[in-house]
Amino acid sequence: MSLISIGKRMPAQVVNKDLQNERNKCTFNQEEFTLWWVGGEEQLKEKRSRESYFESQPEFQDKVPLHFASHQELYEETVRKATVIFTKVKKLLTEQGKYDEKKYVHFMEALLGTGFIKEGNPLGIHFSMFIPAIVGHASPEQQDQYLKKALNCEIIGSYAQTELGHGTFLRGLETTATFDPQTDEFVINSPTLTSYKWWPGALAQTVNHCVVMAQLYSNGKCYGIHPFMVQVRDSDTHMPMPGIDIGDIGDKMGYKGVNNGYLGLKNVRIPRTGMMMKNAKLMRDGTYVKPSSSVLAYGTMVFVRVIIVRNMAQSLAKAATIAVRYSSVRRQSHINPELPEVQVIDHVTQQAKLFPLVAKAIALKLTSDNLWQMYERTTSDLNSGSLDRLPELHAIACCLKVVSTSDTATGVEVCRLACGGHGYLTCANFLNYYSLASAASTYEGENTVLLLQTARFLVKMWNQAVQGKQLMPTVGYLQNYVGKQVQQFPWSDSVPVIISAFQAVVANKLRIACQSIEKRKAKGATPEEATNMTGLELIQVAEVHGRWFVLQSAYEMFEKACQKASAPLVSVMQNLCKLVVYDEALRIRGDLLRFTTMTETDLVKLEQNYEACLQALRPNAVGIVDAFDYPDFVLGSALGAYDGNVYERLFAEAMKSPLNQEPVNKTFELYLKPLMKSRL
Ligand SMILES: CCC/C=C/C(=O)SCCNC(=O)CCNC(=O)[C@H](O)C(C)(C)COP(=O)([O-])OP(=O)([O-])OC[C@H]1O[C@@H](n2cnc3c(N)ncnc32)[C@H](O)[C@@H]1OP(=O)([O-])[O-]
Ligand SMILES: Cc1cc2nc3c(=O)[nH]c(=O)nc-3n(C[C@H](O)[C@H](O)[C@H](O)COP(=O)(O)OP(=O)(O)OC[C@H]3O[C@@H](n4cnc5c(N)ncnc54)[C@H](O)[C@@H]3O)c2cc1C
Repeated sequence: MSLISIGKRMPAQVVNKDLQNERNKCTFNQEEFTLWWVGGEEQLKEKRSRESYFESQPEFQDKVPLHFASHQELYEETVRKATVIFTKVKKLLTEQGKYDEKKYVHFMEALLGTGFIKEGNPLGIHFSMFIPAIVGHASPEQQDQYLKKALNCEIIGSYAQTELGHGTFLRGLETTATFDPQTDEFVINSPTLTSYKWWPGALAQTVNHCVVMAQLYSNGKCYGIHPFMVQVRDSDTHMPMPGIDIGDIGDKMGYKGVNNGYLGLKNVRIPRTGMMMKNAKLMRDGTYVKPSSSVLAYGTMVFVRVIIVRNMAQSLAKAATIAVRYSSVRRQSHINPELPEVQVIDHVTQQAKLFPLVAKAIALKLTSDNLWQMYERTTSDLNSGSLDRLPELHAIACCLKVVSTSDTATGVEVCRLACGGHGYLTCANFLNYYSLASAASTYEGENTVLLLQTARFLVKMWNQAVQGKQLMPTVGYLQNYVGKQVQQFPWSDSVPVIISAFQAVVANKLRIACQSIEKRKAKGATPEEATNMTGLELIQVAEVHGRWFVLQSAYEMFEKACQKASAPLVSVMQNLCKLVVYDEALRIRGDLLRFTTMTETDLVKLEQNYEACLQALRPNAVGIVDAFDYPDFVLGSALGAYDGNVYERLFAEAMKSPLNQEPVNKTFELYLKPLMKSRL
């Protein structure tokens, strides 16, 4: 099959000359890159036909951009769009007969992640958490009862865990589910204001069911938090069910379409079988049957953290696409006064802002593929009763969620700045990408808290390494560093050696952190106090471990891809890999100088190598972001469109402002004129 025949979109309008020149410079076959990026011919064909289909549907065209709508109008419009999407595609899910996680995730990413609804999808949580919670927590009989209905959207649900008073410390949740043996029911209550559920997506007005996390009480004993299926609204009238107090938590920085809500429960009765019983169980007489591990109740969060890493890579790639295209069209200032003003992408400082982000987006995508494979292996082990690798998956998913969300939020902001004043306009669409990444830094486990979870695992692994025990693969490298003294790692500027130097940094910092904990304990601190006092060291260790994993994954995946790629693409891939590694290394140069044999001369060489990568990437910058293959309606940006007609698009967007629909606004008569006429 010819590489350029897979439904490639062609721009309808004349392309900006500078952008066209950039495309003419591209040294590699973009379609070959795209096939690799999306995972193959089938995936690309399916993606393009899905996008063309949705792009052509009149139901998706906004007459007025939603950022001009009120809170209520925006909600109503996003629900309309969300239901159009899912009415058209729910057949796909139910026709497959049985739940297949791989296909499901693909579907979810395709429809939720591609930006069909820029402001956030009010049915997103139904697919990203409610259905995964049923799969992860419901017994086979309960899955028969709920899963098909949920896939078919006959019931629409949310995941209600966070409360007004607690989001992080789950053992502190206050909602209670008390077993009543007389009636074989649970009675669910929110005993205090702080126990009100607060934040769950789509909870306010959209859903009629919820997986509610509550403290399970039976025979006077508390067994900790467990998931319960609760119907919160009537299926026909959508009125709140008896005992349910439910509503909207108000406007937010972003995610405005997501309809986050609150929920109070007063003596709400559900059958005993409404407790999700795949893991823990409650018998008819109130006897509690423990799960094989108490952390299985946290399973849905691991799944979503893995998915977040995938979504962040895409968001960063989209933001970088917008900024790289705009930077090729925008001309500002002279480098040579004899020549015309340059494209801003020719300023080396602009290249240093954007090109590492392009490389980082790709590295995160490759990391997410690697993480997904780990997730699949661990889930398959769990299904056959082995929990051995769950702590490792939890630890790596936590720090990768942190690195991907924080780098994406920071990266989108860098892209916005790189677009100067116009980047600040809502129609540039950085606001949506930023607020999605920024929200993801908080939800699904606040980032600092998650780094501490990774650090907790690393400390445990270090202590095991000291005892000579076998370690799990992602931390196996610690074994090489066990010993009392800081070990200087032999530096060289080859990519694999630099990646190993990250291991040396983690191991040595971890050794020091563990020593700090021990010293603090020796001075009388409890283990928890000593850990809290060592918090700053611990989060640094966890973050570098996450960054090492990103680099290692990217390196291995690039190497694999290079074995099959054409020579021009190999050269592009090798440069991208070097760029992301050098960029990350320069960010931790202080640690490298401290824990490796790197000298001042080596550092200068690293900086020169980094600059050489920027220069090498320059002719292919537009080619690479084009090869990400995001159609204009998915990017949703006046600055990043394929044709590069930036100024025409900015003008057209301004014309949509409601304030431009009449020559004089009423505030003139009401306020301005009286002000001008008033005499003191
Ligand atoms: C579109 C998106 C919408 C958003 C939705 C949401 O936000 S929904 C709301 C999202 N909300 C959040 O994400 C809330 C964030 N908060 C949390 O996830 C937890 O409460 C916590 C992990 C912070 C602490 O919990 P704790 O005080 O119970 O824990 P502890 O520190 O005492 O550790 C006990 C043991 O458990 C282990 N372990 C812990 N988690 C997992 C796991 N998932 N898997 C496996 N293992 C796990 C841990 O390693 C430790 O093992 P060790 O060392 O003993 O062998
Ligand atoms: C857009 C959005 C969507 C959401 N969707 C949902 C949803 O669908 N369902 C749901 O149940 N929830 C949802 N949430 C809630 C979200 O999961 C929580 O807000 C999140 O887990 C953080 O908890 P918190 O708000 O209690 O923060 P807090 O824990 O109060 O954090 C406040 C500060 O305290 C620090 N801190 C807290 N504990 C520790 C500690 N142990 N060590 C060190 N520092 C600590 C944190 O680092 C942070 O700096 C959503 C939130 C947002 C913003």
